[in-house]
Amino acid sequence: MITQILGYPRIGAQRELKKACEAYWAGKITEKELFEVGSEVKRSNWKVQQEAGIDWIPSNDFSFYDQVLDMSLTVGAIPKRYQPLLDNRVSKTDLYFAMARGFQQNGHDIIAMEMTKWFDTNYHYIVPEFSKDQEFHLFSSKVIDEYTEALEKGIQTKPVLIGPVSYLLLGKEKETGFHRIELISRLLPVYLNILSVLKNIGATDIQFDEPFLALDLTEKEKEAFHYAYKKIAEVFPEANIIVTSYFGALEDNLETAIQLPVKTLHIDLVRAPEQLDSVLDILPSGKKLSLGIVDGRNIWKNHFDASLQLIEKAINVLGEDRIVIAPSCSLLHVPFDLDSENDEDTLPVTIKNWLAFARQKVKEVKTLALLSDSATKASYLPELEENRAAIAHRSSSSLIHRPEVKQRVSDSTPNDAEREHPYSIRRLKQEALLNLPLFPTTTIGSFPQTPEVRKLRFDYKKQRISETRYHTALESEIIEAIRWQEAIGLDVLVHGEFERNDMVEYFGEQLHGVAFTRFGWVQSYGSRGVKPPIIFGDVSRKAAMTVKWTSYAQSLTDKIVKGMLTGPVTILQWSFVRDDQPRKTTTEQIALAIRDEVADLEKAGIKIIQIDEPALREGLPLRKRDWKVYLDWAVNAFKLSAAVVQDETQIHTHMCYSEFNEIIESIAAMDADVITIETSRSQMELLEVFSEFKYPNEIGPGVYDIHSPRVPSENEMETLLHKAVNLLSARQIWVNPDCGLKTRKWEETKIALERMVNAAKSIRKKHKVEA
Ligand SMILES: Nc1nc2c(c(=O)[nH]1)N[C@@H](CNc1ccc(C(=O)N[C@@H](CCC(=O)N[C@@H](CCC(=O)N[C@@H](CCC(=O)O)C(=O)O)C(=O)O)C(=O)O)cc1)CN2
Ligand code: MET
Ligand SMILES: [Zn+2]
Repeated sequence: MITQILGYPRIGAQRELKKACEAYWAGKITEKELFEVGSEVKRSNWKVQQEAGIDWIPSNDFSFYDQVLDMSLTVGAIPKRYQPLLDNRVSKTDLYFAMARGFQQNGHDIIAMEMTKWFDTNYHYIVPEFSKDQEFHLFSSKVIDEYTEALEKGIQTKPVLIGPVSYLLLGKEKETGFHRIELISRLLPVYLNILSVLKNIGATDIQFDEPFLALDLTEKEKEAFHYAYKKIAEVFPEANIIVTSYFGALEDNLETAIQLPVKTLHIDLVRAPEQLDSVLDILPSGKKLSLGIVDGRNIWKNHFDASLQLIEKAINVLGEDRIVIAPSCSLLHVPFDLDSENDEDTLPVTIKNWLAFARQKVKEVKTLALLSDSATKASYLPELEENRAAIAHRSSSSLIHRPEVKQRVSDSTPNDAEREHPYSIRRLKQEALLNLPLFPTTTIGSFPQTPEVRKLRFDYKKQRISETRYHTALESEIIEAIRWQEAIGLDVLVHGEFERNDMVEYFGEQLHGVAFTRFGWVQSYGSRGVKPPIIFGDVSRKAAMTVKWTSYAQSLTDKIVKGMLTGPVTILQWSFVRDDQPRKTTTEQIALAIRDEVADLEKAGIKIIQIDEPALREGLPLRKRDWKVYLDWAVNAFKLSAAVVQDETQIHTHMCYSEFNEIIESIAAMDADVITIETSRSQMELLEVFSEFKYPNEIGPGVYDIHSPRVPSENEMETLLHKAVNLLSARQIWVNPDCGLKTRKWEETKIALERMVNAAKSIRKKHKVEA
């Protein structure tokens, strides 16, 4: 039985790639040294897969920043604003990083390409930009080089490319008058060119990722699929072209997918096991089917018996030769290696025994293949027994269940999710209590995470400094932050989140039913990573999580300090979630834990509480018809976490990285008194929908983009505020950045926020009359 891996994590077991990239950007290492680190990561990944006995091992799944950006360079889709860099002959590497991160050097000021979420994951890709007269040509030979690199190490690999249709659909039109899918006939020659080179140098298996096959497609897009793969088959008819779909079912695209003239089709049987029957019914003879059966999006051990049943069903119809065993998608979304976790205090052995990371998943794929093969099955029965024991142990473990939590969820009533009075009444009470000016200024929560602050946390975790010393040091950070916010005249202050490693992990560490890791890093974007908590059981709060720091900050000032929490949907979405109960139930449990924290903050005298939900939009199901069900429970979970407060307490929420147009009704239904949102990159375009919808509550449209070190002028921010005033009423508007400032430096932050406060002051003057 054949086995394959669709993609392997590339950050390195000890995040070597992050360290190397950041050192290269800081000018501390050369390009050659950077490439050496890359080569070592690739070599070690290939070796893991080769040693496990995987047949189709991927190449070109490695990337220094992002695989979609790699494709843009491959096909020469380089936006015109980078032309000066080409003219100045900067290296391809520097051009590549400039496209990802912007380029402010040697008199250039070129902004980065946009970044957005990769489907419903917490991975962000660089959005390709297309113009109407877009031309493509083979610009970077990375895919060819990586294939050769592996071959030189004695490993025959399967080059991976983002398929031509998905590549276009991932991008964005930068002018009107065309749809990007119309570019297919111009794009395709580059793909064909690559194929003929790969053919000449001996590649036989080539993977094209087409995740859009699991999304709603128009007729035109379906036609593009037929057109592209017909041409591809013509150029290289002998090749084993593998088209992959993942993150959902093919459904109405099933016909399109199975008719493509390619040798192998990959389907996701983790998200959509029910599609196996319909695929088996109509798969044309001679085609192989790759069964995505090991979860590439979660970290639970595979349930071998359940998988073997599906595999057997497929064998009965197709025979062993036409079946490929695989993970559901690339392993990019799971951490490297569970074997690195050997600290009982972080991840207890009991729970570790329920898990599989990338390296373990590779082995699972191979073991499943061996167990489904009549020739080898008998020798692998001990592995099957071991798996059965682990699965049984998890499902019967007392660690998972907390009856009082289940009881509380089932006892909660719709009324618990409603504030005492509607916004129109709350608003008056809040105005009287808070006494804020028109256009109040605030920030989104975090202040720069300096190397010193990170080291402080690190030293404390390693028990190199005492708790007292750690707390005193954090207190002095808070004092400084409060004094500085007062000095520049911000209206609503924050404590700065210095105690938090991450907005989700920090809460995960303090909840029952959640485990965490030491090295479980997953790439979020570029060199940035997260260590998603592992929600394994019923969730509840152990003790107050944020009250100490928030109250301390409040005790230092007469201004209002805003409490800062992460919302239930975001905690769910950015964690590895248990698969033994509906996500809705898990979210309700988290919501009740956050509700307790909200209640405690209010009790401690905190008058404004922000509950961040940046992942609400990302949690949307990929198919539109499933949206409503999700939005109903997601919005309800947020409300359940918030609605415990009295009318006078102002609830804020914050969202970023999202298009809100299609979910404006749900945003309104969250009924937060104030929402702060990312808008500056779209020049307030986003507010139009709030305006059309006549959104009644208050809004803080971000007036500057925190993702770039660039500091906007006071004028720019004031102009954006004028746009906002034209769309909304002045009394609704707050003034704030797009998102938290943790990735910025203090020097940028200070100037930017001073200018922001000044912009608010000048717009206040102009609106005095109206007020
Ligand atoms: N979970 C999550 N998802 C999110 C976001 C987010 O904030 N959180 N924001 C959006 C964008 N995504 C982002 C993801 C990560 C980071 C980020 O800054 N990540 C940091 C790590 C943050 C962290 O957990 N830091 C820890 C651990 C730091 C660390 O590396 N420690 C070293 C030692 C450091 C030392 O010696 O000083 C080690 O453990 O080896 C801490 O500060 O405490 C990074 O990759 O550099 C930013 C945005 C969307 N998704
Ligand atoms: N309160 C958080 C912060 O300021 C919100 C971030 S949203 C990704 O960092
Ligand atoms: Zn944000």
